[in-house]
Amino acid sequence: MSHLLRKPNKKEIEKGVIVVHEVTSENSPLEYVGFKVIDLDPNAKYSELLGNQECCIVALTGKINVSVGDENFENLGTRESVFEKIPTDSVYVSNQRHFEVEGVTKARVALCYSPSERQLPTKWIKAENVGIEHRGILNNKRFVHNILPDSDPSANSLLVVEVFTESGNWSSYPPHKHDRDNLPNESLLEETYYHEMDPPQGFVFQRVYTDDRSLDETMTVENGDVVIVPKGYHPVGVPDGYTSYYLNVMAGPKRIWKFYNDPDHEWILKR
Ligand SMILES: O=C[C@H](O)[C@@H](O)[C@H](O)CC(=O)O
Repeated sequence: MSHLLRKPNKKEIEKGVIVVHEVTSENSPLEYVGFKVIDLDPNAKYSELLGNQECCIVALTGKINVSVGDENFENLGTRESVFEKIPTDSVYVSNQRHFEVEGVTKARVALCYSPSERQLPTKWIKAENVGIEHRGILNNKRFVHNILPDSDPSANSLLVVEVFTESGNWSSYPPHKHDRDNLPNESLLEETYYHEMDPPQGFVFQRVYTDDRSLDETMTVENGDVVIVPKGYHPVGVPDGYTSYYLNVMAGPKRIWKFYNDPDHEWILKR
């Protein structure tokens, strides 16, 4: 199995709190991006004191209460399944802050981390304020919920989006990369993908590769898997009959999303 592919690895860290994924700089090639998925039973609580990291708490499914210091945000979350295809609530938490997430219902929560030195205000990113963006034509159509895009100045380095790709379409396509700190042409952003499939027995193909093919991994990605993208192009293909969801976390030295298309495939955009 590719070293970039992570299958769910459930660990109950206390009653009703299950860590499904944990990607850190210690257990991955990533230096900027960290990522966790946790499942919470009703009334179960997960808490954390952030060091020099910021975190975007995404209510993937179910409802949660979030408290950050003396600020409380209750009944966050808008959907029982990501495939309701509606935006959800998130909370931005800055460095050196303590947060707690409590399950109101059974809930799945994504914790998206990146470096943060300048403490910023805690922010409830309300579902109704999440921008929706339709991209692509022909079999390259997908739509995006911009949870924490680079146009939102609320974070120091963190970028968070979720992407829906329908049956028989491709996304993160034509293949693009953002692995060089070379603005204005390209920015350096590491990335993680948290994937879900509908129906759940489905899979997608994701390739992660570099120009010199020193990295060239093609993965069969299943429901609940995480793919780590330290560098390189990273297209996703969705088989007929299935719908793909993925949550992207990106971060690097500059909080700008400027990607570079693979020249061999850029013609796709000119059809
Ligand atoms: O770099 C960002 C990720 O590849 C996805 O968020 C991608 O941009 C989604 C898409 O537009 O296909």
